[in-house]
Amino acid sequence: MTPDLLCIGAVLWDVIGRSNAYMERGSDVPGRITRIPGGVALNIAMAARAYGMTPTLLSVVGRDAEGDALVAACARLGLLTDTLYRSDDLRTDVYMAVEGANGLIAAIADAHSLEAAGDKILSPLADMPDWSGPIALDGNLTLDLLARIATDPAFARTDLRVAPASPGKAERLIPFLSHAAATLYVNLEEAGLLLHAPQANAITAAEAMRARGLYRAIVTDGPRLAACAGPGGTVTRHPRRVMVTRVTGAGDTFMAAHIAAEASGASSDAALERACEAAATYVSGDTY
Ligand SMILES: Nc1ncnc2c1ncn2[C@@H]1O[C@H](COP(=O)(O)OP(=O)(O)O)[C@@H](O)[C@H]1O
Ligand SMILES: O=c1[nH]cc([C@@H]2O[C@H](COP(=O)(O)O)[C@@H](O)[C@H]2O)c(=O)[nH]1
Repeated sequence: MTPDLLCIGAVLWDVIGRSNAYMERGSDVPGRITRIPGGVALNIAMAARAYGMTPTLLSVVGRDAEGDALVAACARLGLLTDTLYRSDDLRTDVYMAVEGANGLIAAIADAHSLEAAGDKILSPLADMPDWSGPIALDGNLTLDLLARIATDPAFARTDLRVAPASPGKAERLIPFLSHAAATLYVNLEEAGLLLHAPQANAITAAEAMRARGLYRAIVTDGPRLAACAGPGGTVTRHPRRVMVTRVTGAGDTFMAAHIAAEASGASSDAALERACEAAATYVSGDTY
């Protein structure tokens, strides 16, 4: 199968412990522990697949049992995996989170293999020199590699879409702030971190990023107004009011739906609407 979207970044297992109890530091409570495919690049790929795209994954996965199981899970989900770098000596990355009745208590992302693999994960690009389609890039890569991508003319010829991996890694995307061809997807908190100034709302944040020279900035703000500032001006959308059952992954779902909408020819306005609608469905608990 031929891919229509390249997803570059973290492809790992999410190990999530969930309890219905109120939790605080030191809590030891009964609950459920699950293991599901995760990592921002894989989350975007899974959602994009659900919206009709054929994503291929560029990342590192170990040749350990966890890695074999992860690649098999990705293939079952309809994702292309032959562009993954399978490493003999790097173990498969993992993210671990604990969620109580009072929300996310804490999480640790161990993406050290991705960082150690460096630009080896990009080697499949050598076989696609004419790629000009969408690329979803996540901010789990090292600052050094992200900075190189941001100044690489080959990436500037693609439809590059970039998202931070977490607020803690948002500043790794500073090299993209003045990128003349990239679209950046951030939430309001991440916009503030990138701009080194708290932002009042999605419109001012998106326009401030565009004023730095960025081609297009898309800023979300949970249930509040989302904005897209691009060469044709700024469009905004109020997310539909929904009963929220989960928020983890809302931003990744939003981005995947937005890319899929534009790939099918939607206008800027219509793509923003489709992305908000998809994310609302997702946070209300329905799968994609
Ligand atoms: N409580 C909510 N009600 C409706 N839509 C929501 C809600 N939270 C998130 N969304 C949808 O998901 C999008 C991304 O959410 P946001 O929280 O800004 O991103 P992230 O998950 O990256 O922190 C929002 O623009 C909105 O469309
Ligand atoms: O430093 C990172 N944190 C978190 C993620 C991924 O992001 C998702 C959870 O993030 P959030 O709660 O922001 O949706 C998980 O799938 C996790 O694997 C990641 O790739 N890198």
